[in-house]
Amino acid sequence: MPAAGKRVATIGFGAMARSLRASLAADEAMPAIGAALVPPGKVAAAPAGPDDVAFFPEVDALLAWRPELVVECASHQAVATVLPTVLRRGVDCVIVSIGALGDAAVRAEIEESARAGGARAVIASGAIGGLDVLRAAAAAGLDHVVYTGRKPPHAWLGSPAGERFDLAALRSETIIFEGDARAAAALYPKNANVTAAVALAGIGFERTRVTLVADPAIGRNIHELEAAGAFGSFRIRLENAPLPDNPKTSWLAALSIVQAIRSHFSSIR
Ligand SMILES: NC(=O)C1=CN([C@@H]2O[C@H](COP(=O)(O)OP(=O)(O)OC[C@H]3O[C@@H](n4cnc5c(N)ncnc54)[C@H](OP(=O)(O)O)[C@@H]3O)[C@@H](O)[C@H]2O)C=CC1
Ligand SMILES: O=C([O-])CC(=O)C(=O)O
Repeated sequence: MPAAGKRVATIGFGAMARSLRASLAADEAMPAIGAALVPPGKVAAAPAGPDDVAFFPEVDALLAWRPELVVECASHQAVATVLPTVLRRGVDCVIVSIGALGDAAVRAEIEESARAGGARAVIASGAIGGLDVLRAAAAAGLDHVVYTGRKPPHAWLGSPAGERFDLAALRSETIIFEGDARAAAALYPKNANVTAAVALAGIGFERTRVTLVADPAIGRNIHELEAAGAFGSFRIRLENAPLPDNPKTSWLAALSIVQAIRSHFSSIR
């Protein structure tokens, strides 16, 4: 039981953190989520939350709890403003709001903070797969990497697509974005973190082509990834069940954090 008893905290306690907590609680070899950083106004809501999780409104209070690993499952803003402090204090982190790293200044600050604190920031694979292939294949040169993300219209509510389209009225699949991964990750911070994961593993933010689609005919979040290069070519398609509490987020993204935690505390990776 390598990980049981370890002190793990989250930043954010939304749909993904709650799903993560449930998965960890179901496996006695894994640590529990013992603490969470939540927006200051939400600490008052803590009594309604699970009583085995300590809620803190400030990062210093969270760090005083002495986490061995901090899992960010909150927002791009949390990656930019909270994670540097955690890393500089020498605490390893798992990042799931990966799109924040599309901002070169944020990425540089995360790298510098990790170096300064002697800590490590690990990027979760999140809702996508095939990143191991991209990483290996990139060494021999990739000609193209193309990602297409499809979600039901209601999963795009609150995004720029909601301003351009009457999402509830869509009757056929509709392209809501075409461009590169840097723009996709910045414009769709709650829907397109996977494009950043793909860009970082493959040929970067500018060369990764992205199409995002609202599709009323589907009930799952479908991710398609295609790449070709000197290694050959590959194609992958995931049909992800969404979390019941947040249709934007795939359950697989939460499960990928379980895997990241297991790997973090394992002697063999
Ligand atoms: N890599 C991947 O494949 C994926 C990544 N994601 C990322 O994961 C994030 C979490 O997803 P999910 O749990 O479903 O989203 P939710 O919106 O359900 O939960 C996020 C929670 O984090 C809180 N939060 C935001 N910023 C901070 C902060 N600075 N400090 C403390 N709490 C904060 C939010 O509070 P409030 O509501 O008040 O803002 C909210 O309660 C998403 O925002 C997205 O960026 C999501 C899906 C896939
Ligand atoms: O969970 C998903 O299917 C993808 C997602 O929201 C993201 O990449 O931000």
